[in-house]
Amino acid sequence: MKIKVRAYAKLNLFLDITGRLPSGRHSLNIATQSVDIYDDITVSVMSTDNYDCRITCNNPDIPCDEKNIVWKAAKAFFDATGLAAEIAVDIEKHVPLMGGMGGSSVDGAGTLVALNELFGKKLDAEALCAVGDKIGADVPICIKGGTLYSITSGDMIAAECDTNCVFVCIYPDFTLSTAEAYTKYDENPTEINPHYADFVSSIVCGSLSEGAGFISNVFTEIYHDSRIEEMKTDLLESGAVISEMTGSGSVVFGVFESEETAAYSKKILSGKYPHIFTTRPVSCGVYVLER
Ligand SMILES: C[C@@](CO)(OP(=O)(O)O)[C@H](O)COP(=O)(O)OP(=O)(O)OC[C@H]1O[C@@H](n2ccc(N)nc2=O)[C@H](O)[C@@H]1O
Ligand SMILES: Nc1ncnc2c1ncn2[C@@H]1O[C@H](COP(=O)(O)OP(=O)(O)O)[C@@H](O)[C@H]1O
Repeated sequence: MKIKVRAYAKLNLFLDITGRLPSGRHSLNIATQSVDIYDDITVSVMSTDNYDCRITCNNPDIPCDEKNIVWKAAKAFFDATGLAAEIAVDIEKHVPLMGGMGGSSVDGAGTLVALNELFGKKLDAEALCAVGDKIGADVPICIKGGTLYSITSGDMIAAECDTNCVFVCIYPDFTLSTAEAYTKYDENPTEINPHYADFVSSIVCGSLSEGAGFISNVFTEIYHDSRIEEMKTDLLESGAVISEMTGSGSVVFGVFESEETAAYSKKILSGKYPHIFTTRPVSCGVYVLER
């Protein structure tokens, strides 16, 4: 048995911390958009005796042992279903690492969807997301995909909005840690951003471009990092409607109204930023390419 899935990266369009949950995680006002940067994940079942997971990846910087989120996702899937199998997983990686685009979460999401397909959809969508949540907060977001916003913490709702924009992303030559970002917030908490409801009502009744004016990220405020501010300014000066960092960084994106304005921005900024790319919204998180 073998399956190949494509798992899409995400951008955070709105990110604010509202408190602390009993689990220790922070409660968030969060909205995300899947975009057409992806990893392709091929899962092969070698036997159905004992659990084992062999991982290969085209990026040598990624650990291929128990530290890989694929290993954790597969273990969590088999624990939840009571099944066991020896599997081989190949990751064809394109999503930037430690960029705030779900660089590892996409592979966790892809592995869970792939295994669930291979084993006859043992888990329904909600149960699969619950397994994903155990291995990482962003995994359910990457499973569901599309345009999502939270109503209560951890509960993501799909917004059926018009995704009428193009993003230009700058992946700088430094990365930022998610755990450190939340620790920095704890050391210096910020006020709750009052515009989350405005953002959500703009996208739910309309389009991404209508919500663009409210796009924001609490970590930008927390970091006060001149390198982030410079990228945001460069994107604005090259024609972005708005610019912001995604997640805990370090990727910064600009929202553009057309392919032409995005291409122009990418062209004029590519001398300064070698890792710059355009990306577009997509309406799903993971889909089956081959089986
Ligand atoms: C900040 C966000 C925004 O989408 O994304 P990234 O920048 O990582 O992409 C997420 O909240 C990150 O999600 P994810 O990267 O899956 O987090 P996890 O692996 O579960 O946890 C990484 C670290 O962040 C902390 N964490 C995570 C989520 C949350 N709501 N509160 C937290 O305090 C965890 O306690 C852990 O120390
Ligand atoms: N399958 C995987 N792909 C990428 N990174 C992985 C994977 N499994 C574990 N990691 C580890 O996760 C970290 C990258 O996290 P990532 O999700 O890209 O960051 P962010 O949350 O900022 O998007 C790295 O330390 C990397 O070693």
